[in-house]
This record gives sequence, C-alpha cells and structure tokens, in this order.
Amino acid sequence: MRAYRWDGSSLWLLDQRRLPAEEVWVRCVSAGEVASAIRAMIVRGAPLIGVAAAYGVALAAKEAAGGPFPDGAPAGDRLVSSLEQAAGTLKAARPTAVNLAWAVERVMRRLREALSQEPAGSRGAAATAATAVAPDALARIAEEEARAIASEDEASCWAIGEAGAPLMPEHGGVLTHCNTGALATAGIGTAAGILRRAVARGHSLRIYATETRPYLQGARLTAWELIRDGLDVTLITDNMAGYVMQQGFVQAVVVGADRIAANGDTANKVGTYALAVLAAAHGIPFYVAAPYSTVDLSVSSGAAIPIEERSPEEVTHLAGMPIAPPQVSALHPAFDVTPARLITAIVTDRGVLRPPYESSLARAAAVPPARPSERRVPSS
Ligand SMILES: CSC[C@@H](O)[C@@H](O)C(=O)COP(=O)(O)O
Repeated sequence: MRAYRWDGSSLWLLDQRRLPAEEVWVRCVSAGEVASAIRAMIVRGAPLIGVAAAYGVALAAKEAAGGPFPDGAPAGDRLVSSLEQAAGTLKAARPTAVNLAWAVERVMRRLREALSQEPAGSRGAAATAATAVAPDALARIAEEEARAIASEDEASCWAIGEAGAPLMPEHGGVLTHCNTGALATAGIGTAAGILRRAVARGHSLRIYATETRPYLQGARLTAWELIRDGLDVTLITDNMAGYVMQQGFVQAVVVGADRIAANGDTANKVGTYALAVLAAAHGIPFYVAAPYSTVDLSVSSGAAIPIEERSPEEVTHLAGMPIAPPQVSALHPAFDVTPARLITAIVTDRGVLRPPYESSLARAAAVPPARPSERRVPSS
C-alpha cells in the first residue's frame, strides 16, 4: 500500500482526512497545491510530507519548464525566482517535521548545481548561470531527485524495521502513538515498520494504538493499516495509556519522530512526552524510530524545535461537530518534545543509537544510508 502516486505530471495523494471511511485520491498539479495538501493534512507524517514536497518542487520545475519564453530562451532569473518561491511555500507548509525542509532543500540543491554549471562553449562569456540548463532538463533532474528521496525512504523504513524488531518483546504488548506506517512514509513505516518486521519474524505482539486526539491518526490510520496487514491491534483512548501500563499489558513503547535535536530530544505528535514519562514511571523501554533525515544536528536541543500550533477548532470540534461550548478557548500544539533522558534508544536506518545521543547521533552522520535495493512496501 502506498499513500501517494506520481504519474509523471501530477502527484496523487490518498486523502488521509477521509480514512478509514473512504479511499479518495486528490490530484496535485502544482507546488502550491502540494503545499495546501500538506497544510490541510491530506498528506501527513514526517517522511511522507518530505516525499510529497520533493515532488512539489518537481511540479514547480515542470511548470517553469513550460515557459513562457517569448524569445525562445529560458528566462533565467524568472525561472530561478519561481523555483525559490515554490520551495519557500512548500517549506513553510508545516514547521516541525524537518524532513519537509530537508527534502525540498535536497531537490533545490540539485537544481542550483545544475543551474550553476557553465554552458558548453560559453567559457568566459557573460552567460548568466540560470541559462546554463534547459528548463525541461531541470524538471527531469527534480523528478529524479524526488524519486530518489522516496525510494531511499522506503529503504530506510525497511532498515529501521530490521534494526528495531529484535528490541520488541517475543510475546507481549507494545504501545504506539499517532501513525508512523505506510500512510506516513514511502515504505513500511518507522515505528510501525518495527512492529511489522517483529511480527513477520514471529514475535507475538498485541499492539496498543492510542487514538491520538485531536486528529485521531491512531484510531483512523494506524488501526486501519495494521489490521489490513493482519496485526493484532487494540485501540485505546489517549488517557488509557497509564492504565494499560499499570496493568502490565505493555512491555515496550515505540513511536516515530518529526525532528530529533543533536542531543536526542525528540519532537513527535503531541502526547508522546506524556507517554515517555509514563513509560519511565513503569520501567518500560521507550523507543523512538526515525530515518536519519529526521535528525537535525543544527538544533542543539528540543527547546529550539519549532512546534506547530494548529487551529483550536480541531480540538473543539470532532468530525465537524462541536464538542465544547462555543465560548471556550482551546490550545492545539500539534507536537511536543520528549527529553532525551526518557528515550531508551533511537532506531534509525543507520542502526540503533543509544545515549549519550550527542555522540551516537553525530557518529551516525558518517554511516552510509540504507540502499534503495533494500526497499519494501507493505503487502496490503
Ligand atoms: C513516521 S511518521 C513520524 C511522525 O511524523 C508521526 O509520529 C507524527 O507525529 C505525525 O504527525 P502528523 O501531524 O500526523 O503529521
């Protein structure tokens, strides 16, 4: 199962707001439409918004390749500024998941490199850098890089799943939060990938999925995709996490990440921090799973990670219906930060990293990423 499709001229996104009731695909033909889809949560999950945004840059490059070029030559400056503007719009769509800006910058770097190459035969001439490459070649470069990002993410998920599976209990309960599966990545998922690989290796797991208010990613998405794969899923409301831990139902917690600071502090879906505190209080290991593209070594600690504030209406309403008096104010931080000291290990495509994270995360920067030949997608 994949939550996106690229047909060469448009990006199709499975509308995650409509799941599990119906499977509706939304077509995006411009970078602006991709940015709107990210903002509106049609597509979500840190790695997948990165993949979508990379294709958004490819769409911007295609648009730019279409002209108009009245004198038959690429209008270099206009081309560059329209690409930079599209990249800015995409990066601004959601602030917390670093994968978004990372993926956009990766495609833009390829484009800037191509633009800065001197055209054959113009050595020493005053040709502007921006006229060095034909716009349709730029579109191909952007598309190629977006495909590479997607297939590397698929490989990363597989590597995370393989590295994390041995950490899961042979028999027992594992609690997970939000959605970290095929609906959040280009592969089998991060935390969900670990659960999938552990079950495939013969672990007998009961997965406790928190419903994940207010967007209900756990109830609507995680339960949906893991049940389709035949996993044993028990849904709980967020406020039941303490109960299931106290009762001994849970032997491990595994969650995803939207941004991991250099010291290991991790931003993830709001509610993750409370789960980590509860896990520590009950002596339960707490694992974070993420591709290395989620690590942001430029941010020294979680205090510097921007936390997205979403509309309070997403808290006061459920499926469009008010569940609170109209006068009440509501708070909606979409993420929170779990301090590194509460994290037992960070499972990445570059291996299982242990504290102190300053050194293990920095060392992992030199490890080569998982190869696309290792890629897999979920069976369903
Ligand atoms: C592999 S996805 C990891 C995280 O992105 C996930 O846990 C999460 O917090 C998603 O939040 P969302 O707001 O649904 O995009």
